[in-house]
Formats: sequence, structure tokens, C-alpha cells
Amino acid sequence: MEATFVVVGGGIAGVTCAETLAFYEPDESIILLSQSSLIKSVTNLLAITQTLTRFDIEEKHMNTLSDKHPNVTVIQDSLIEILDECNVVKTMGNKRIKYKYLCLCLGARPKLIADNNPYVIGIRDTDSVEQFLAKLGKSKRVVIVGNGGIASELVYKMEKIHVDWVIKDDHISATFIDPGAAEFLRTRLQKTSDFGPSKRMRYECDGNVKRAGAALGPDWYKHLEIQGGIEDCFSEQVHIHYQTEIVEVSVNEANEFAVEVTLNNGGKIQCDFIVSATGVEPMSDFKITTALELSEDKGIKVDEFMQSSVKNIYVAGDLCTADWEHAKQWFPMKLWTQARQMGCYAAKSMSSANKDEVVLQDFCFELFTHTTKLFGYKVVLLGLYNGQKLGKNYEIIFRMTKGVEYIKLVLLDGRLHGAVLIGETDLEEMCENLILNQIDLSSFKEDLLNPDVDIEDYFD
Ligand SMILES: Cc1cc2nc3c(=O)[nH]c(=O)nc-3n(C[C@H](O)[C@H](O)[C@H](O)COP(=O)(O)OP(=O)(O)OC[C@H]3O[C@@H](n4cnc5c(N)ncnc54)[C@H](O)[C@@H]3O)c2cc1C
Ligand SMILES: NC(=O)C1=CN([C@@H]2O[C@H](COP(=O)(O)OP(=O)(O)OC[C@H]3O[C@@H](n4cnc5c(N)ncnc54)[C@H](OP(=O)(O)O)[C@@H]3O)[C@@H](O)[C@H]2O)C=CC1
Repeated sequence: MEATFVVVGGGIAGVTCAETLAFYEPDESIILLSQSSLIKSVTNLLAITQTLTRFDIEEKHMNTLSDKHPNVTVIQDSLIEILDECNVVKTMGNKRIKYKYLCLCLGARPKLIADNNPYVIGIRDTDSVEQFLAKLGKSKRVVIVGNGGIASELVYKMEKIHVDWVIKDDHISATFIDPGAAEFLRTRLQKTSDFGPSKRMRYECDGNVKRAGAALGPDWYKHLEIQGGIEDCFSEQVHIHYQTEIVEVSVNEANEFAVEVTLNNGGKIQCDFIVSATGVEPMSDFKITTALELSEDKGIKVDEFMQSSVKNIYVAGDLCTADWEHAKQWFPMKLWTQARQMGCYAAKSMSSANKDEVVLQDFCFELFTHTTKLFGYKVVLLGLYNGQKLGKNYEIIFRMTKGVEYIKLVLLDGRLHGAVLIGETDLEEMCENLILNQIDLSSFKEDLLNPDVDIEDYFD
């Protein structure tokens, strides 16, 4: 078999890459290799501002892609080896596919605090969510370790279970937000009225919707009933262990709670199982003739055109490490947002190489943007939202209305470099413009968040 373009990986990066190639190269052959017959595609893509987008993710049958694009063939198989000297990939199903350009979008897998332990699970895709839900339904106590996206979503959504949340930091959701925003969000975890001290507000699911389709979309948990085995909701609790790490996990199935966790402060927690929401590691376990340059976390290094160190091999999504000089207000983070952008841009680069044309770096790499939901609030992160790369003497302006909005602007030398917008602030566009055009705001920065002042007046 052969194709001009071969893309490996049926996730967001791979499917976006294949679809973009089909658009730019309608007369060239494209093969998408996917391990699963279900591929993840972007739906309801909405441009909120110049660089900020929101979209859903749907898992669809792989044939939907070839139905939509006649020059795309989707093959359900796994890559096992790349013979880059003769531009051939070998698959688990013993196929040899010749390519002119290859794009690897194999994603990443959960990086667990303990491997090969059935009581320590990670969450990555639909299968792992189902495994998690099955365990949870029979459980009364769970430990969640990690303080990022998955842990934040799970702790907020789980019901009828006692949660011990073990985090290394002095505040929650530290991969996304600062202590002030964390305090604003934490109130969503505790409600001291109807349910007594340190109980969580119960979140009713939508009617009798048990679970969404297979998609792990940005609201992957929204239509799931993530429920434990506690019958009376008065014993569900979230206990947050700040600045704490797990030093040992021991299992004794004869005990009421099979798992005992030992903490670095000497504390011990008994639980039914542990969710290790502790980041991901790139899926770079395939053979290749010419070694690819890898980063420390085993991501495949790519240049500003998403090209790897091996000729005609491109990489996008969680598998790659952005090894070019980053724009001032951009940095990589393993997100759908960036997987889609990288998949699209890798396709443009491959097509330009095929047509021997010049390609310019995509504007999306000028400014870090991410929109998501945390603890039921809309969260928009722009640029260096936590002062990343700004050293110590940046300035913060912020406005908060309890339970409504939390707005933090990060300025250096009078110029806006980042923003955290929690709630329906409607400030995305203003902040994006101020970051991109680097206007000196010194003379009116006090009015930036003054609700009685229309900041646009300063520019008319
Ligand atoms: C629970 C969870 C919730 C998340 N929520 C958000 C969110 O709200 N917002 C956000 O921006 N990001 C979120 N993320 C991160 C997001 O999932 C990833 O950044 C994104 O999916 C990466 O896309 P990808 O295509 O690079 O990798 P993946 O989506 O992992 O796709 C990789 C694909 O490659 C396939 N593959 C792997 N090895 C091979 C092989 N050898 N041969 C063939 N195929 C192979 C895999 O089966 C998979 O289909 C979340 C992640 C998790 C785990
Ligand atoms: N709503 C969203 O936008 C969501 C995004 N995601 C994305 O999916 C990917 C996977 O999510 P997730 O697994 O939550 O990864 P994240 O990178 O978001 O968070 C990992 C967390 O685990 C901590 N950690 C890492 N190793 C250990 C350890 N050995 N012991 C204790 N803590 C540890 C990290 O701390 P430290 O940083 O200090 O190492 C960090 O707090 C991420 O790229 C995330 O951004 C996932 C869910 C939702």
C-alpha cells in the first residue's frame, strides 16, 4: 500500500491533520492509521476571538472520515515500526505502507505514580473512564493524586464518595490557576449550609442521562454520573491534603479498604483505589531506523514547521515537544486546543513541502489561549496567565465578585501579558487585543477593571 500522506493516530491531532490535508490536497492520497475504529473529531468549532476557540469532541466511526473525504483511507491498525530510509511504516497487522510524508499523532498515556498496580488507575480515554466508573460504583473512599485538569474535574463532579485529594501545592488546580483563583473556586467544593460543614454541594445530573457518547470532550464528565457507593450523601466529603505527596501504596485485600496510602508527612489514608491524575507521557514506543530527537519527557522534538529530526516525518499533539523559540506569550501545554492547532498546522507544512511552497508559522502560536470549565465556572486563560516567563516583578490587577467572577490581569512595564478570566466576564477580546498589541496601559491601568469605565473609550 502507499499514499502521499500517512497520518498515524485517530485522536484530535491525527484526525485534524488528515482532514486539513484532505482540504489542501484533494487530489493526493491520504491514509489515516487508527488503533480504534472510533476516531475523535472536532465538532461545533466556535471562534470566540482571533485566537480563542471552543469546540466539542465527538467519537465517530472511522468510515465517517473517508465518507466525507474520498481521498482519505482510514485503516484500523497499529504502527509498530518506521523504516524511514525507505519511507515505509509497518503495522501490527503486517501491512507495509509507503509514504512521501508521515505525521505521527500517537498522543500520550497517563503517567502513574505506580505502574502495574490494579488499585492505581489513570484516565485517558473512553475505555479508562468506563474502568474507572466500574471501580467507583463499588467504592466508598478514593484518593485522587495530582492537581491539574483531570483531578480538578473529578473532585468537582464525584458524588456519593469520600475523596482524599492529595496535592503537592498550597492551593488547588495549580497547573491552571493561582491561589486567589483557587480560593474563589474552592467554595464550590464546600457548602456549609444544607449539608453541614465541609460537605459538597450535590450536582444533579441532567435528568436520567447516564452518560454521553464515547467522546471525552471538554465536558467529558458532564453527562456522566460519577458516583461512588455511599448511599447517604451526608458521608460524602472532599478532604484536601495540601503540600503533601504519596510515598508508599500498600495493598491488603483482607482489609475493609484494600489500599493504604502513606504520605510524606507520615499520615496514612485508607481507600478503595487511587486515581493518579499526575500528567501524561508521550506514546513514543515504536521502532524506527533513524533515532528521532526526543526531549526529556520522551516527546518527539519538532521545529516551527512541526518537522521532526528525521526527513519527511512530522509530529503533532501530545506526542510532540515544541522545540522552536516560542513567541513571548505562548508556551506548550498538552491540550485539545493545541493538539488541534498542531494537527492543522502540520498538515499545512506537509502540503507546502509537497508543493514546494513557503509556509509561515500559524498565528495560533503567537498567544497561549485555553478555555475550559473548572468547578462549573467558565475559565479562560490567555498568554502568561500565571506570570510564566515574567520573572518576579510583574504586576497583578484583579477584580472578584464572590460566586460570580474572578479576573486577574498580569502586567509588566505597563503592558498586558496574561489574563485569568473566570465566569462570564466578556473580557476575552479586550484582553487578547491588549496582549497582542502591547499598548502601554500605565496611564489608565487602574480603570482596566473598573466596571463603570468602558475601556474602549480610551482607544476611540
Ligand atoms: C480525562 C481527560 C480530560 C481532558 N480534558 C481536556 C480538556 O477539557 N481540554 C483540553 O484542551 N484537553 C483536555 N485533555 C487533554 C487532551 O485529551 C489531549 O491533549 C489531546 O487528546 C491530545 O490529542 P492527541 O491527538 O495528541 O492524542 P490522543 O487524543 O491521545 O490520540 C492519540 C491517538 O493515537 C492512537 N495511537 C497511539 N499509539 C498508536 C499506534 N502505535 N498506532 C496507531 N495509533 C496509535 C491512540 O489510540 C489515539 O487514538 C484531557 C485529557 C484527559 C485524559
Ligand atoms: N479542563 C482542562 O483543560 C483539562 C485538561 N487536561 C489536560 O490533560 C492532560 C492530562 O491531565 P492531568 O493528568 O490532570 O495532568 P496535568 O498536567 O494537568 O496535572 C498533573 C498534576 O499532577 C502533579 N504530579 C505529577 N507527578 C506527580 C506525582 N508523582 N505525585 C503527585 N503529583 C504529581 C503535577 O504537579 P506538577 O505540575 O508540580 O508536576 C500536576 O499538578 C494535561 O495536559 C491537562 O492539561 C485534563 C483534564 C481537563
